[in-house]
Order: sequence, then C-alpha cells, then structure tokens
Amino acid sequence: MTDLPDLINQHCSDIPPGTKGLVIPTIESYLNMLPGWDVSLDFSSLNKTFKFKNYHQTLAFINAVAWIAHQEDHHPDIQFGYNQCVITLKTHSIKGLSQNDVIMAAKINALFT
Ligand SMILES: C[C@H](O)[C@H](O)[C@H]1CNC2=NC(N)=NC(=O)C2=N1
Repeated sequence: MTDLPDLINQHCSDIPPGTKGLVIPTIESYLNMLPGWDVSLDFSSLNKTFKFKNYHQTLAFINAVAWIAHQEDHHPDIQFGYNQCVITLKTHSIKGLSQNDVIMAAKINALFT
C-alpha cells in the first residue's frame, strides 16, 4: 500500500504470468483513494465512466489516456461515444488486478487536478 501522491508518481512494471494479483482488502483500500473507480464483481478489473460536453473533449481525454498508456506500457480498454468514455483497467498477463492498474487509475484521475 502507498498513499495517493506516491501512487501517481509510481511507474508500471512488467508483471510476469504467475505473479500474485492484488488481494481484495488492498484493492478496496486503493479504491478509497480513487474517486469514481469501481471494481468488477469478480475483482478482475477497475472501471470508471467519464462524461464530457462533446466529442472533441471526449477524444482529447482518450488521447491523454493513450499517451499515459504508451509511456507506462500498460493499456486500458477504452469504450467511448459522443460525450462519454468507459475506461477498463486489467493486467492481461495475470487476468486480474496488479499495482499497474491502480497506478494507471491514479494517473488518469490526476488529469483532472
Ligand atoms: C510486453 C508488454 O510490456 C506487455 O504485453 C504489456 C503491455 N500492455 C499491457 N496492458 C495491460 N492492460 N495488461 C498487460 O498485461 C500489458 N502488458
């Protein structure tokens, strides 16, 4: 566990298959620091819906997320429409949640501060 400023400054790292994912109490503690993010019922992904005024703002946000994903080499699923976007974070190599997912959620939330 770490606090929010530390989380924002951490970087994603390689998570080899077989690595233990985050345990449920750790996920829940992190969610308290990450407004708007929910965990899926099977605790395998983090999800947040973002609302915007128009398509331009939605795409600007998606580009910012894509930039972070490229820098961190950790890539969320992104679904979007005219004025909203759903981000889904999961670590493919372990089919579940790792520290990388909470780091990404913190960095994405920090786009709005
Ligand atoms: C080789 C490369 O670092 C890996 O394939 C990365 C790329 N981006 C990734 N993104 C996500 N969401 N999960 C991963 O396990 C993952 N692995």
